[in-house]
Amino acid sequence: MTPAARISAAIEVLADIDARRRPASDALKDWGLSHRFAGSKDRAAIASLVYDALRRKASAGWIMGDNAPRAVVLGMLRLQRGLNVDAIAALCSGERFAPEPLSANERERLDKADLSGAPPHIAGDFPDWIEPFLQRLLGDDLVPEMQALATRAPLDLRVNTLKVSSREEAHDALPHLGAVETPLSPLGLRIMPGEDGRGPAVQSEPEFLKGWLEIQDEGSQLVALLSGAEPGEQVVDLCAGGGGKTLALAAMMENHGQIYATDNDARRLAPIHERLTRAGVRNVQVRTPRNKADAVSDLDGRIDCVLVDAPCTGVGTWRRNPDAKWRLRPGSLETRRKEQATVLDRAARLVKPGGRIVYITCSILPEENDDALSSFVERHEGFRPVSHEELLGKPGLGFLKNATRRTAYGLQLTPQQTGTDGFFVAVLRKA
Ligand SMILES: C[S@@+](CC[C@H](N)C(=O)[O-])C[C@H]1O[C@@H](n2cnc3c(N)ncnc32)[C@H](O)[C@@H]1O
Repeated sequence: MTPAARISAAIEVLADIDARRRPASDALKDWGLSHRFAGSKDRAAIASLVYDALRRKASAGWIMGDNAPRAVVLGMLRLQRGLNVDAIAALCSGERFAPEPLSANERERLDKADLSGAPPHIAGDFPDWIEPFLQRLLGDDLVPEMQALATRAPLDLRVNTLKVSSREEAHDALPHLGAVETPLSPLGLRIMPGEDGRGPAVQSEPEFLKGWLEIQDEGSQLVALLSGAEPGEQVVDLCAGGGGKTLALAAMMENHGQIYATDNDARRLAPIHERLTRAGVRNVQVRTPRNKADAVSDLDGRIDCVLVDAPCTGVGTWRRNPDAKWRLRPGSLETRRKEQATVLDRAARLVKPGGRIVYITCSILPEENDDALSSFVERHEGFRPVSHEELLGKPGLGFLKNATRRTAYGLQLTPQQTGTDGFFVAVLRKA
């Protein structure tokens, strides 16, 4: 397919997403099935155009004075891809499979690409109802932070120290990937996406198949490190899902001690088995829930560290999942808050005296972070937040003190400040 034909296809997919209010991944899959002539490179390029358009949906619509899919794609080519009006006009030739030629109004608007006077939710590309929540955390940084959350995320890898002795060794074994060391996580390697938004097929690399590497955002690596998990501890990963944090903690514990990994959704937990094997993890017991029975009831009062990687709105991952921001509704925030209270209350019973809960979200909304914890400590008097100094006092993590935002209960990572997904972490110790 020509670049112009791919743009026409992206416009078609966005129209389908709008008309049928469906997830972008479903619309892209259907498009691929009904256009079998399109090869894998075409489909990846179209997906990248669609996701870039979703990243900049509000600002692209604003500069074009129109929120229709064509206008959003044209505006995105200008704002996100940096094409000038002549380059966009050359793509919109009106020839076979290419979009219709630009109108005089479109040319003029693309030429100006004027975002001055745009309100924060337009300049920062997020739903307007969420502004007061974001404002509470971000204040004057609201627009730059949200603009950073509207960019493409890099592909981050965590080097698995159970399989490879150092980050350098993994880096040197894969020179063709063009990876660089992540600036904050001592275990991270970073690959920037190509022009078309695609990255290399890391999962096919022999080193990946041997378990040397895991795909994990640098922010996720850092919050795992901030848990302070140590060899010999008894740990419960209460919301283990596919096991991203479980694997990171197992490596920190050097396979010594015990991690019990569970989740209330057995389907989400299923991939963990294969991942544990590949990563050479030997200290994890997977507790799959059966018939709604509590899978860790025998562990109450015995645990040093309960990891609560809580269900959340995922606002912090909008760089990777821009579709989600336009689908988020106030009701889902309320639902997530109730789930957070439920998992925190369950965690409290597991912790032994002197033990701790490590609370993590991939959200930047205080309602899911500090607010969830202040209600929790009201309900559970014996728990107190660990100070920022203690949290950052872990060997090798002191440099984070200038990179992260301090909140009343913990630390907030954000794309502009830490160059990571938005993550929150706090540790609550039981007296
Ligand atoms: C953020 S995801 C976990 C991601 C995972 N820890 C990782 O690093 O790959 C949150 C998980 O919480 C689980 N969850 C939601 N409510 C729960 C509950 N009451 N008890 C246990 N798990 C729950 C969800 O099924 C989901 O897998």
